[in-house]
Amino acid sequence: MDVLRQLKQFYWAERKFLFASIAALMCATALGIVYPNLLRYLIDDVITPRRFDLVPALAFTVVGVVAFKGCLQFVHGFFGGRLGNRVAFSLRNASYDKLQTLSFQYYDKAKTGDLMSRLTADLEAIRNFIGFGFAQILNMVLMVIFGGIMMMTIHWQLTLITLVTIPVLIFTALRFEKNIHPAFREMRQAMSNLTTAVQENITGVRTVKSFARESHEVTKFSTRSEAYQKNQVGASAIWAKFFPVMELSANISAVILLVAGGILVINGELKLGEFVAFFSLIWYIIGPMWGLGFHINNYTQFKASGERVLELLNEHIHVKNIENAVEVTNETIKGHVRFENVTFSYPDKSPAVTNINIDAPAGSVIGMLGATGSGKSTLIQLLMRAYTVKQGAITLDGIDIRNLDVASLRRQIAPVFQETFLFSASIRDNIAYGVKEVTNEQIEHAAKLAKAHDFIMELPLGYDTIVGERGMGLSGGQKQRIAIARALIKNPRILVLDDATSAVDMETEHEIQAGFKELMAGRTTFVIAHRISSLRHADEIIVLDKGVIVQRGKHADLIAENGPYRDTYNIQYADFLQTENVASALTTQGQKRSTV
Ligand SMILES: Nc1ncnc2c1ncn2[C@@H]1O[C@H](COP(=O)(O)OP(=O)(O)OP(=O)(O)O)[C@@H](O)[C@H]1O
Repeated sequence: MDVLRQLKQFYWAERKFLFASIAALMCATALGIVYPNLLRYLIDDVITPRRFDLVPALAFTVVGVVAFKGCLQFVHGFFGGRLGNRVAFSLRNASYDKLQTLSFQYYDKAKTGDLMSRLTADLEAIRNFIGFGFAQILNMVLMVIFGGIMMMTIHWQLTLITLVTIPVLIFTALRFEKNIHPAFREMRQAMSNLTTAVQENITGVRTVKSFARESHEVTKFSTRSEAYQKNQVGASAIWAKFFPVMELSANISAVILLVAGGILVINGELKLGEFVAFFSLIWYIIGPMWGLGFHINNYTQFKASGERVLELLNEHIHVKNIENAVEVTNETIKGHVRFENVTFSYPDKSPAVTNINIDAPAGSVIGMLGATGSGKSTLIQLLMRAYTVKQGAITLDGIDIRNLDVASLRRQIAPVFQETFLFSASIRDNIAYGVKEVTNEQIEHAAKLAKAHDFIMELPLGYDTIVGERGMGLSGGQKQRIAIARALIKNPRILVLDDATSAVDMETEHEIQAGFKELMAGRTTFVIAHRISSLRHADEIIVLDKGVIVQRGKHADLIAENGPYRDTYNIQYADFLQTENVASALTTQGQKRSTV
């Protein structure tokens, strides 16, 4: 019931369909009760007194009732279908909206396959129940009430005797629901584990094949598949026990009726027509009871699925706008970024960065160097409000970014990450992703700056070439250049290059950096790189080690002092330095010789 209550906002908006569908079903059910009465009339008032002149009128009445009932059933199906689909539609959209607002912290743990199954199979179960299951349960209750009243009017003592097995039926049905609900919950979870395995396998197919781990993957899949199968078998076993008990109880009712009713007819206390009508009416009660299992099944599936969808909808959003959040735009912001005593830990971990102070005036270039895991990307994530800083503060033009509208802040930052994600769309659309209105000239200009134009033009359809999921068919460097073009076109105040040129060769890196110079002009830029060549022109280089700033300054100052920066420089330029030393030694020797 709690699930129904929590989902109310979705189906209540469609209540006109709900009521129309229920009203039509109620009328159809009420009309159904007319059949046994017509049967009684046929036997007691037409056949027994041999008044066959009444048969045509009776036949027309039957046809009319059947036709009208058919129309009502159509109305029920029509509106029920609309209701279910509309509710599923708005739930699907609400879930998708929620997925967009959930913060990175949620996605750190979320499983794609599990989310997919919530948005598909679970929503389908909800659609089924809201559209039809709910009305069917109501119908069942109505049938029992209408049928019971009708039977009581015919012979109340016979009614009570006949319905003696009803408590057994109800008890069995309730026990069934108690057992089948956990089974369904497990089944949904097992299904989601299965989809997660398939999704991860397809996404990571290159890794799987490169490590020749196909058989391991097959085993992993079959373990999960077996778990799903076990759940299904378990549920079938519960069903298998339930049906015979229900059938037995239902048929005992019929037997009691045949015996008791038969005796009453023989004794002349019940007319034959009444007895026949009674026998039809009893199925009005037993039939729905029989279906109780099916309806409970439907309901429990709905409940299990509803819980999973609601869990997603109620998920806490870690990063959200405060009240009266300040909206920033390209025009209102200059791009002065400051990190003030920032310390941050990921959930349940020791601090990833500690006491960070960085002052990046508008238009400056800040370089970041450090071993993997030293906290460089974390600083950028914090700046983009992927996570909220709890200790210390980050300010943009003097405003704490926690007071800014998150989307407007992110619009001012264009990131190029080490890993490039391309959508399965044309290259043009991929480059234009971050902006709403953009011309072809702007797209090409950005591509030229990112040194992507030439290779794009070599592709069969140029800018209209569709790049598949994860940008299949393009090399790592090409993908990265498209990502750079995508960042450039955003015309951001702040540019983040997180190992942005790691996938291109030195020569292309040099060319792209020439493009960056134009791009960086007037923008605050954070460059994370492992190559000194990418950092040497920065206004300030920050060297991080285990989340702490261990060195800072300009390139010339940093290579002049002992420390990790000079060590990295020496390693990267070892060959160059060696050649330079040999060359200068040779020159000195030559000079010496000539003086001699
Ligand atoms: N989403 C996350 N959840 C939990 N811990 C994380 C997460 N991202 C990073 N960390 C941890 O935070 C620390 C800093 O990681 P970060 O990614 O900032 O390092 P980095 O310097 O950018 O490394 P790299 O050069 O390899 O990209 C590491 O110990 C890492 O394990």
